[in-house]
Amino acid sequence: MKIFTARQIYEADKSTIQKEQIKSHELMERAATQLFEWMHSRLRGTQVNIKLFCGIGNNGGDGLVLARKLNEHGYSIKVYVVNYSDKRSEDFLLNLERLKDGKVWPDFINAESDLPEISPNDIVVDAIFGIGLNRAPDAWVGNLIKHINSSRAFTLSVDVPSGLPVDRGPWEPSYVVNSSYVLSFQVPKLVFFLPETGVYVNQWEILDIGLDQDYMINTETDFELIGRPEVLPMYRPRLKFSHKGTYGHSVIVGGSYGKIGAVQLASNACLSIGSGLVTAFIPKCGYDSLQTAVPEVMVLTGSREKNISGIEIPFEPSVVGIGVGIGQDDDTVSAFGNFLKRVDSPMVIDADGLNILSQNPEMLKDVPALSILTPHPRELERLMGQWSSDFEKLEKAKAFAAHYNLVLVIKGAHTITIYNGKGYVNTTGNPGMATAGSGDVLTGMITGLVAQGYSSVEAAIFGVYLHGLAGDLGVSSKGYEALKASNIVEHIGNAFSDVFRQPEMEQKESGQN
Ligand SMILES: NC(=O)C1=CN([C@@H]2O[C@H](COP(=O)(O)OP(=O)(O)OC[C@H]3O[C@@H](n4cnc5c(N)ncnc54)[C@H](OP(=O)(O)O)[C@@H]3O)[C@@H](O)[C@H]2O)[C@@H](O)CC1
Ligand SMILES: Nc1ncnc2c1ncn2[C@@H]1O[C@H](COP(=O)(O)OP(=O)(O)O)[C@@H](O)[C@H]1O
Ligand SMILES: [K+]
Repeated sequence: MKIFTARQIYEADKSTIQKEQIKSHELMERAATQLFEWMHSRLRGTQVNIKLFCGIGNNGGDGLVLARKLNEHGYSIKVYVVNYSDKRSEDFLLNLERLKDGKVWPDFINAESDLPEISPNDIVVDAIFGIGLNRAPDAWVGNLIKHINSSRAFTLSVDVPSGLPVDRGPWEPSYVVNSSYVLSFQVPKLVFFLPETGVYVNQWEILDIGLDQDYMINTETDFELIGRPEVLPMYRPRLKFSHKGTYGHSVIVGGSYGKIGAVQLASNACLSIGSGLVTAFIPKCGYDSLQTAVPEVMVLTGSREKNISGIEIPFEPSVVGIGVGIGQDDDTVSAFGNFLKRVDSPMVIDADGLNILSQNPEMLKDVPALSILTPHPRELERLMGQWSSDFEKLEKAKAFAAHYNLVLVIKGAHTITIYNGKGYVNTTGNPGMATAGSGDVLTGMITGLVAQGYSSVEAAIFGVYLHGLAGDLGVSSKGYEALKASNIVEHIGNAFSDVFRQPEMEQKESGQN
């Protein structure tokens, strides 16, 4: 699913109005009707106090239409107009009149002294600012937002949490509504998925308000949300007359004394995702344990006992995944550098492989084109320097990936794969995966997909999706705390099955942070 910028959403809005020959207030009515139906289908007439905080733009207009409909259906409502500017939108004004026609009289909040009481049992509808926010809210509006946040009432945000700009980080982090639930129109917003701004969104759901499909389909976006519909077409079915040679021979290079488990996890994951053959290249100390732990994996050892000091692979692998547990001894660093010079086909580079690149940036030019780098945030910072916001991080990552012609997998709660100027935002995974070795599993999975003929970018996107899904399935039996990286490997098969389960269920896009 495409992730549009605010400017693109306004264009989609305009294009819909032109094509359908409707008035903008009719589109507002359509959007707010969706909001109402969502609430009504859940509340079914329950007498709870609903306090609607409406700004003076179109986000506020949506709130006013919702208020009118809730009132018509007998709900107990109180409307507050947050009067932060005299530049009221036409559709806001129209709907203010319509609300008054229904004998609903809003209170106007003009300053801090007007803050109303909010009980934890109320429902707050947050329609103060939408995607039109373009500067920091005034202090008194910020304090109203803080007041809403401290009420502990269930807070339903219209389109976006108020105070959260959609194309940058907030000016003042405490002036953003902490939404219990965001009902977002038509498309998800990038800020829902970034570590600095995703924290304001507990759950989100997309409401389809019927914006112009032609515009949506034909407009290129910089970011895409990756769910089941996006990965299904990537799947390459296994063929009846295939054999293990069809699915590639992966080599996982890594490990050092005390860190052989990283290679075990990666090579096991590589096999489990379907690589025809898997060989691990490790120092001697890991030979017995690896052969015992995963008998299906072949093992080559270097000449040293405790670390890798030279990488010799006596055959042409389909793909190499390198770096897990490898360490940064001087000999290992030069073995890694020499190896990069000798390999032309894309590799998967992780962990200390990335740290070696950061310490020796001259090696970056030898990384084969279309290689996949899988840094967690600290490794990314070492590779490309610091950033001042998530948006700057993404821009830097795009430039870095383009400069070296690489695929960059920025790991996190919503892992983002960067390639060719675009970002692919993953939707699977959970905090149970914040555990030792889960990144090693991902390295093995992506390597195994490249071995089977997936392109680098598809292997990264699909691998990240399956990895998160395997983690989600693992958590359903283990719980967050007890989930271990090896449980993620155990669930790779189930993750494949899950991708093919009832694709029609994907109609509604929603998520939980
Ligand atoms: N997309 C769609 O298809 C549909 C969208 N709809 C809805 O429209 C919403 C967008 O509405 P919107 O453009 O009127 O902007 P909104 O967020 O209400 O802000 C209002 C105005 O406030 C101003 N302003 C900005 N920052 C400020 C600040 N810090 N302090 C004070 N003032 C500030 C700024 O005006 P300015 O003062 O800069 O001229 C801005 O224009 C969208 O989120 C959705 O809910 C649906 O109705 C129908 C279909
Ligand atoms: N809170 C989270 N939600 C979803 N996925 C997560 C979360 N925390 C970590 N992960 C995933 O777990 C993996 C951790 O990788 P990494 O930090 O390299 O671990 P390790 O070095 O221990 O193998 C990444 O794929 C990341 O996306
Ligand atoms: K809002």
